[in-house]
Amino acid sequence: MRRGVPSPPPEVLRDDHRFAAWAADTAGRVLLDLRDSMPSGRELKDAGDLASHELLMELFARYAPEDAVLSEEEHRGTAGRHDRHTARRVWIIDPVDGTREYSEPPREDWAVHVALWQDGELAAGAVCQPALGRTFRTGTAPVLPEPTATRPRIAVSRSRPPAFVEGLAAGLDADLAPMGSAGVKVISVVRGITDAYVHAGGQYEWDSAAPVAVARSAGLFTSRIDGTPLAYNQPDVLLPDLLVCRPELAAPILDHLTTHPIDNEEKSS
Ligand SMILES: Nc1ncnc2c1ncn2[C@@H]1O[C@H](COP(=O)(O)O)[C@@H](OP(=O)(O)O)[C@H]1O
Ligand SMILES: [Mg+2]
Repeated sequence: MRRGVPSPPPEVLRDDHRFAAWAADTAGRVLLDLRDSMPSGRELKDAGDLASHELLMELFARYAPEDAVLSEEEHRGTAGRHDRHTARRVWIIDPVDGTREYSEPPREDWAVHVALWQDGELAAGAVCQPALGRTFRTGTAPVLPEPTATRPRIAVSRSRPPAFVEGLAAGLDADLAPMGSAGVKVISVVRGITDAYVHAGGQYEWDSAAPVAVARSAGLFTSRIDGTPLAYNQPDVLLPDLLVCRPELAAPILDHLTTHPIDNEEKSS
């Protein structure tokens, strides 16, 4: 264990929700320190991904040694200690979500995701937004604010919004709110900054697992864009589209998406 990595208090170790938040916070602090110590750009992006991944892997090896881990970074190379296909408990982590925005200080729209999948379902999750100094987690569910905007606001990717969202916004008389990071977009719905997040065209389980766990605990609607359930720890970790929205918007959004079929070229612009 590297020097300076704190140990969690015993009560955190006994609570998956709190442990998810503690791990995400701990990685978030390392990412903030690194961002203060390096010039922005590609090197920072790579250094951040690696530092956060390695720290999280150390934390899980030490404090959750019986569990498997599925990480964006792990997935690319080295083998995990446990086989996630047979494990009862799998931590699904994204060490930096919104890596592009992380490497562009002082942007705040990047996050650390830590989710726990257990016996077929998301059981806990935390999304830390280090630059905002806030962590959203299951266990003490965030309270969804009352809607304030007269027109619905739909969070979309800042760098690669799916082409069909323009038509969706027109159909719903909604505004688009571009920002980085899948986690930040889901949490923008949780915080009442937006009312929905719609994505298609490509993404992986780690991009949405923790945010979806938090969104569900706050009472938001979550599904694929055809209305089918989101499933995690699947053999193929590609999970290319999702919808997270206030419950009252689920029917109008899904109606629009099913009556305006999206072809593959339209999914990403
Ligand atoms: N078409 C696509 N294919 C694969 N991953 C995608 C994608 N569009 C978005 N993502 C991933 O989803 C996350 C949020 O993207 P965005 O900020 O554009 O909304 C990013 O995760 P990472 O930053 O962890 O790589 C990004 O890589
Ligand atoms: Mg990601």
